[in-house]
Amino acid sequence: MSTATVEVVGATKTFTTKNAKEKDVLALHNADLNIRAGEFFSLVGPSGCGKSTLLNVLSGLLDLTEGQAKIGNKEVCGPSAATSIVFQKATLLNWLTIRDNVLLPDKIKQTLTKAKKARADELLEMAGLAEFGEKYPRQLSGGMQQRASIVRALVQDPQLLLMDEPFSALDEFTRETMNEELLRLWTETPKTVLFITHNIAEAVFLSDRIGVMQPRPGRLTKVIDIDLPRPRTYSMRGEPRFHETVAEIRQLIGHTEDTRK
Ligand SMILES: Nc1ncnc2c1ncn2[C@@H]1O[C@H](COP(=O)(O)OP(=O)(O)OP(=O)(O)O)[C@@H](O)[C@H]1O
Repeated sequence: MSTATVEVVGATKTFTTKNAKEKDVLALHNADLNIRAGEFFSLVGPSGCGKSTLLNVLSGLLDLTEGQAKIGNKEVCGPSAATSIVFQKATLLNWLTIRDNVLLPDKIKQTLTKAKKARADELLEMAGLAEFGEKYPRQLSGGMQQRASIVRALVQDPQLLLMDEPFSALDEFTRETMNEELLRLWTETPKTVLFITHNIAEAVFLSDRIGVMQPRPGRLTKVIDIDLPRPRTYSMRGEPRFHETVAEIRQLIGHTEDTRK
C-alpha cells in the first residue's frame, strides 16, 4: 500500500510568452491545496481556472513561479516515482500488446521484475482485462483502453495517482461503469487520488472531498466534504442528497463564472 499527503502552499504559476503582443498568463495565484493520505480528491471549476496546471505541477512536469508543492514530506522538483498520471486519452502504443503497454514504464526504467509482471497480471485481472493482455489497443473499446492505462499507472504503485479528465472521451454509460470500476480498484489498491473533471456528478460520486477552483487568477475557493457512505453504488445517484450536493457545487461554479462578467 502506498499513499501520501499533498500540500500546496501559495502556488503561483505565470506562463510567460516570447511574443511582445501577448500578455503573460497568471494561471495560478496563491493557490493552496491539502489532500489527506489515501483520499480521493477532485478538482472542479470553469475552463482555464488552472486545474491541469496544478496537476502538472504535482506531476513534476511544470515548475511553480512561486510557492511550494509537497508530496508526503518531499518537495516536488521534477517527475518522480511518487506520481503516475492518467490522461484523457489512453496513450497506449498501438504496436504493443496491452500487457506490454502496461509493463512499458518498467521496461524503460529497467525495473521489470517477476514480481512486477505478476502484479501487472493481477491488476489486469482486477480491471477485467485478464483475457485481453495479448490483444492490441485497437482490439479494445475506448473504456477498456482507459482501464489498461489506469492499470499501467497502478503497476508503478505511486503514492499519488493524478487523473486529468480520464473519462471525458467516453460515452455516458461507459463513463458511469468506469466510475464504479475505478472506485473498486481504488478500494483494492489504496492510493491518494487527485482527479480532474468537468462533470460535477462524477466528482460527487467518486470523491471524499471536492476542491472548487475559480479562474483569473486560478485558485481554490472552497473545499466541499462529500457526505455519502462508501461503497458508493449506482443507486446513490438518484438520492436527494446526491442531487443537492451536485446543485451546491454547480452554484458555486456558477458564482465564480458570474464574478468574471
Ligand atoms: N503552456 C502554457 N502556456 C501559456 N498559457 C498556458 C499554458 N498552459 C496553460 N495556460 C493557460 O493557463 C490557464 C490555466 O490553464 P489550465 O489548462 O491549467 O486550466 P484548466 O482549468 O485545466 O482548463 P480546462 O478545464 O479547459 O482543461 C489558461 O488560461 C491557459 O490558457
